[in-house]
Amino acid sequence: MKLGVLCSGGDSPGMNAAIRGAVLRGVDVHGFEMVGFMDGWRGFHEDDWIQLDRLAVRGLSPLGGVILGTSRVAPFTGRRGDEIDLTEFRERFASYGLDGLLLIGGNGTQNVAGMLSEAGIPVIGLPKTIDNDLAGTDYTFGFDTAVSIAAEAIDRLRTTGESHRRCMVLEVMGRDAGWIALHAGMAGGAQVMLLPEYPETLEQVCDWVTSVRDRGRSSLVVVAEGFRLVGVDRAVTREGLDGFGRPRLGGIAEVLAPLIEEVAGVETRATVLGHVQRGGSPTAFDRVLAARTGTAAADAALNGEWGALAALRGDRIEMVPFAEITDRLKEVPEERYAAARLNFG
Ligand SMILES: Nc1ncnc2c1ncn2[C@@H]1O[C@H](COP(=O)(O)OP(=O)(O)OP(=O)(O)O)[C@@H](O)[C@H]1O
Ligand SMILES: O=P(O)(O)OC[C@H]1O[C@](O)(CO)[C@@H](O)[C@@H]1O
Ligand SMILES: [Mg+2]
Repeated sequence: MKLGVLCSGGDSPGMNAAIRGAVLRGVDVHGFEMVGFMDGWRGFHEDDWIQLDRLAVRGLSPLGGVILGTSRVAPFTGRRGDEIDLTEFRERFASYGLDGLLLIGGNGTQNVAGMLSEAGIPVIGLPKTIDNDLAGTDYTFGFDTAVSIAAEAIDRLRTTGESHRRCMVLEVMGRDAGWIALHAGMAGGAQVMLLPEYPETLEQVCDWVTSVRDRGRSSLVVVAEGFRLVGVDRAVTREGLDGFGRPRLGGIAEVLAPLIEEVAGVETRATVLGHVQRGGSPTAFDRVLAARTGTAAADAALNGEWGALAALRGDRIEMVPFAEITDRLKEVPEERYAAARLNFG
């Protein structure tokens, strides 16, 4: 069996460990041939790939980023719902002599995996993303690392914030889901966590900040990049588009900070954590999750279990059909937000 591996979307700590897991099981145990396409679909389109064997994955487990590179280059022209012409795609797939593809990616990538699978191309998905917004799996690898980095940022902002009696606003990533903000906020004891799924009014946010000030403390507000105040219909974006042509999210902390300062009367500073939360070595949890995912994906290929995501369900990696996850975003459930909100302020 010959398998192609590629990564798509933003990078996520643990991608190297996943590739290593898949190769150690696929090549060393099952005797597959495996190749890795460079920079996602770019390498697939341009015949740019490397052989994946034991030597190629040596020492990869603790390494951040991903040796193959990743990108938001499209696999074919058109989006889900359009009439897609896969002639060129099929020709390429055949020219490499592939029996199947392992696609390492988030919700966008797994939507593509579902489309390919519906068209009869053998695909297995490996769920990565710091956003943790992929339906069908309990956690995606990279999320735990991002949360740890954001929680450390909160700890550090808190000491300088307390020294100056300031309100500190930390913006974290997550796109349209508030998982990083919620978990980092809980870990760091933030007084306010603002999530894309649950808009709040400026008055409410300022009430929380003043109640913290009134009991002699300084507020730590963690805000997800996709958060909107009540009545605002679009998240704050930066200039330029991402590789898929979408507006780049970011900047809400810089919008909120002066508003909080003005309305609550508390000196406020904004910090945007940015790509730091995607960089560096994965946590042990992410390394183990990624390695187990890679191993399960190689086993699934051996067993012909195509068209499915190697998902974490409880403590097991299970194959979940793409049809169950396509076009579904895993948002923070209302009860999780409501439980945290009870202690805001
Ligand atoms: N609905 C879609 N139709 C066709 N192609 C898509 C679709 N969604 C995503 N893609 C392709 O898959 C790529 C990866 O998707 P996306 O950029 O959303 O990242 P992701 O896999 O969700 O990972 P992450 O969110 O961690 O960055 C896109 O850049 C685009 O080329
Ligand atoms: O790498 P880029 O294009 O700046 O993308 C940033 C986006 O990617 C993610 O890190 C992962 O989807 C989001 O949290 C963020 O909005
Ligand atoms: Mg995504």
